[in-house]
Amino acid sequence: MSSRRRSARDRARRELGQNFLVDRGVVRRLVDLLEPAPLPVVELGAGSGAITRELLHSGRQVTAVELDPRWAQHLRDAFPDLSVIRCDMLDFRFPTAEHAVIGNLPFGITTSVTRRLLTEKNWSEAVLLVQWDVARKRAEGGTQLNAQWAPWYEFHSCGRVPARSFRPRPAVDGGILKVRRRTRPLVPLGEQRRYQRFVEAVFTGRGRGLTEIVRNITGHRLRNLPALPRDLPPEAWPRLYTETT
Ligand SMILES: C[S@@+](CC[C@H](N)C(=O)[O-])C[C@H]1O[C@@H](n2cnc3c(N)ncnc32)[C@H](O)[C@@H]1O
Repeated sequence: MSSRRRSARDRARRELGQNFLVDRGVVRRLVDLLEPAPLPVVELGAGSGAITRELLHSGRQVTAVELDPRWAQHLRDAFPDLSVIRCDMLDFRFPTAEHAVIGNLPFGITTSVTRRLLTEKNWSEAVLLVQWDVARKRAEGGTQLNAQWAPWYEFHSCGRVPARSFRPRPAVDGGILKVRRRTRPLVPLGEQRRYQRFVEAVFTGRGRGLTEIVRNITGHRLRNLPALPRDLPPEAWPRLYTETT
């Protein structure tokens, strides 16, 4: 390969977070985390097709989303029956029928992709390979984002993926994050905006600790609240909202 082509490829690798999975055990773990129900699957950032191949072997109907034209063409050539959409996953129009989502995400855009996914209505579960710190933080709760989405989603960390499982090797380990849509929302969908504004107001509100913030915002004096907003478990936020609004 000429040095010019090599440097274009290196630049794409960096800019598009192209850290490909080379550990088949991790690939199988990701696919096994999807429910066995044969829902169609959208794979975000299919790249060289390591996960795609396993998904197709398991008999699933797959739509592969890939921005890099070279890898999109590679996917079309390698899997003639695969539906390949070459576009930015942040602009992808998700199917209107129920589906699952999977992806070894480019680490640089995991937060934007997660935020985008959470606003989509038709997927029931998402298995995402992200930075280990992100997977851990999402699963532990304690952030405004977790609290704002807790009525509709559950977040689970499904283990760490060592940096040696990727080529090229990223600077940090990966982690598997599974997000499941709740079948019974803890707050009606019609109140989503109001609920999320309430959570934001509490996280950014004035006061010495959660009890005082809640009193300042709602007028309610609640006992037994933890010290700070970040200490309130995700599932307790809908209760706090219901009790005070
Ligand atoms: C971490 S790699 C994963 C590749 C493959 N799925 C695997 O596990 O080996 C991320 C993939 O997402 C693609 N990608 C990066 N940014 C993207 C974007 N905004 N939209 C769609 N695909 C993107 C990259 O080209 C790359 O193929």
